[in-house]
Amino acid sequence: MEIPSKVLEIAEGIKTMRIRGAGKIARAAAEALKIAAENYKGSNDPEEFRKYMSRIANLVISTRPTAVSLPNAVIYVMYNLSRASGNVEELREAVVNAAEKFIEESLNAIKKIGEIGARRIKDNAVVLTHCHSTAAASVIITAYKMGKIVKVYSTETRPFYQGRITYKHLSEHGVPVIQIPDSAVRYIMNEVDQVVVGADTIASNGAVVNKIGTSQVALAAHEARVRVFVAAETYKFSPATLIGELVPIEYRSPTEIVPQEWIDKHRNVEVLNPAFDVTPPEYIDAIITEQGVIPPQSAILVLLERFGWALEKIKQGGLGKLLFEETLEE
Ligand SMILES: O=P(O)(O)OC[C@H]1O[C@H](OP(=O)(O)O)[C@H](O)[C@@H]1O
Repeated sequence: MEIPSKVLEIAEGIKTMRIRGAGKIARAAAEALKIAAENYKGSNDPEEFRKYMSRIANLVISTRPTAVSLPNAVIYVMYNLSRASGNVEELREAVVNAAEKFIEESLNAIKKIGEIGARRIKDNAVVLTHCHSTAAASVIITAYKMGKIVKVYSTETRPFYQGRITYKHLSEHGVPVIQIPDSAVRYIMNEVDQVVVGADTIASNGAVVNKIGTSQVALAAHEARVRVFVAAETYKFSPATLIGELVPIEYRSPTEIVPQEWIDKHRNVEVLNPAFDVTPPEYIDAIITEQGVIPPQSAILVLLERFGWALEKIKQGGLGKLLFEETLEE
């Protein structure tokens, strides 16, 4: 059955990073499932509808590998579908309701993280952030509105320059932002009071996977005894890491670093573009979630609370695989 063009557009948007940011891609994924359900034009056979939705789920999940928020959003919606019974209309409604609930809760979580995180920002703080994270920005903007923040250093975040989005986002809220190259982080750290970054995925041991360069920021902060806060919704915790699975690190096109002509001219030079890195829990002071502030070592508790229901399935070989196996043969 044909996949609605709007769904393909969203999938393409995530792949090409027109839609980016772990939270945003999760909401876009939920939206894609909702649109797919609304535009289902198959028969009245509920099984056909379930298969169709599984196909869409697999397509959406395959767009980017690292941010667990993406499969977590899809699993949330598909789990609700798997528990629903009835005719196609009822199943469609289950998908639409679950997708809408995920999106709403996700947006509320960002707001809540802002309120909780802002309490941890010192008075007259100079804050440094890396990449563009809506969760981290929520903390910074809320703290700024409380009169706590003096200025924010925002890294460029090469090669994709998400720092420019941060610059725009924070400036629009009146926050004084200073853009620095990634390589200036250690030099500037002497002036910084607190680091606030986002997360794409948090593992069960509390390690944080975030935009490439985050671990260097954390290392420089650690050396300068500057506290590092990670702002992350609980759907950024990875249930698969509970059974020892590693978080796949996305490698993007070298052309994000150098132009194709340069590559053609320097055939003997390899250009690597890893998009994420892993910051060990020892370099993180606290993770700010919508449920509260936790030490990274307590990531396991968040996982058990949020995904406890899925533990048995995860142990059997991965939740995603079990939910979407209908389409694995395709
Ligand atoms: O969900 P929010 O907090 O907005 O962003 C979380 C993280 O997602 C982004 O990944 P990318 O730019 O999509 O590769 C960045 O690594 C950012 O820190």
